[in-house]
Amino acid sequence: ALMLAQKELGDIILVDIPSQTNPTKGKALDMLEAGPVQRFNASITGTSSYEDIQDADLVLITAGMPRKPGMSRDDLVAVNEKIMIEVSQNIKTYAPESYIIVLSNPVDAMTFVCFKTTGFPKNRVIGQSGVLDTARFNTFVAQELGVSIEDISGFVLGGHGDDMVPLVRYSYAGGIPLEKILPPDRIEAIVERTRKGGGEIVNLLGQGSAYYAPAASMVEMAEAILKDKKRILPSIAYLEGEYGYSNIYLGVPTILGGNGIESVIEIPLTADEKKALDQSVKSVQNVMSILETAKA
Ligand SMILES: NC(=O)c1ccc[n+]([C@@H]2O[C@H](COP(=O)([O-])OP(=O)(O)OC[C@H]3O[C@@H](n4cnc5c(N)ncnc54)[C@H](O)[C@@H]3O)[C@@H](O)[C@H]2O)c1
Ligand SMILES: O=C(O)C[C@H](O)C(=O)O
Repeated sequence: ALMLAQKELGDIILVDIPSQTNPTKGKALDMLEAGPVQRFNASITGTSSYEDIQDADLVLITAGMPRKPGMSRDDLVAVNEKIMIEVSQNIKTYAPESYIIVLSNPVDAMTFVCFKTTGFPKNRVIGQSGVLDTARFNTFVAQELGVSIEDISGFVLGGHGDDMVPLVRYSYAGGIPLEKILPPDRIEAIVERTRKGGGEIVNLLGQGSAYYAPAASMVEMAEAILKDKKRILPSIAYLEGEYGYSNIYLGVPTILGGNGIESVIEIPLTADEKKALDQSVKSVQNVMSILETAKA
């Protein structure tokens, strides 16, 4: 929320479940009071009443349990599906024309739950994983090469799990294919670290999960939509035949603009890349098979 306000992307309403004290209102007020110092103009309010989101343009869903060290994101499916259904029903009631970006884990499955529960068109229900996973990949490549992150452009495809598919063949440093400037063993180490990047932070924190980089990733997607930027960004999108998959939400390159996901970009994959993507799809489908929403 603070990052959104700093960029003056709109007026912001934080919604959380009620509690005896008022931490949501407190956080909102604290952020608002940073405005005069940092010179941003944005209204920021906290509430536990969904009526207050009436006719919101964009809703970012971060409600739900984070994992603890030793857990997989998929272990959160049952508890977070219930939360996602409740949140989605309220969005459907109070902000029926909104665009939605889902963050809650396991995010591919939770985006599917939100899509089914709201009944919104697929271009308006979007999940976040690839911007974050790519940011992690880019961080590690820049560190390895000792160069600016500004010149690194990685590419991550697939589900937001440990078998996500960082596509080395489509990754560059200053326009130079990564494979030309890093030895295979260093690239493999970066791919592995990216796949486990969420878990690395969960273990370091001991409680809760990554925070700043996921927020920055949501804000980049929000900005693309609100300003109709037509960015090429990875999103979790509903697939209907693209890449050979259907009835699934999966991380793929998309064009994000004023109409949400305006299109899914299909790129050619080698047999090995497709095999890796198939594996990632299988993992997402395994989680989806547990969903009450998928059974209904
Ligand atoms: N997709 C990603 O890349 C990514 C990145 C980071 C975190 N996450 C996920 O986002 C979720 C939130 O993570 P966090 O670190 O902010 O957790 P957190 O515990 O700090 O915050 C979760 C919030 O959800 C609220 N909540 C619980 N039940 C609710 C309900 N029924 N309605 C509305 N709000 C409710 C809680 O009160 C709490 O404020 C987790 O599932 C986490 O795994 C995903
Ligand atoms: O790893 C997690 O549990 C949180 C999030 O999905 C992340 O990648 O940081």
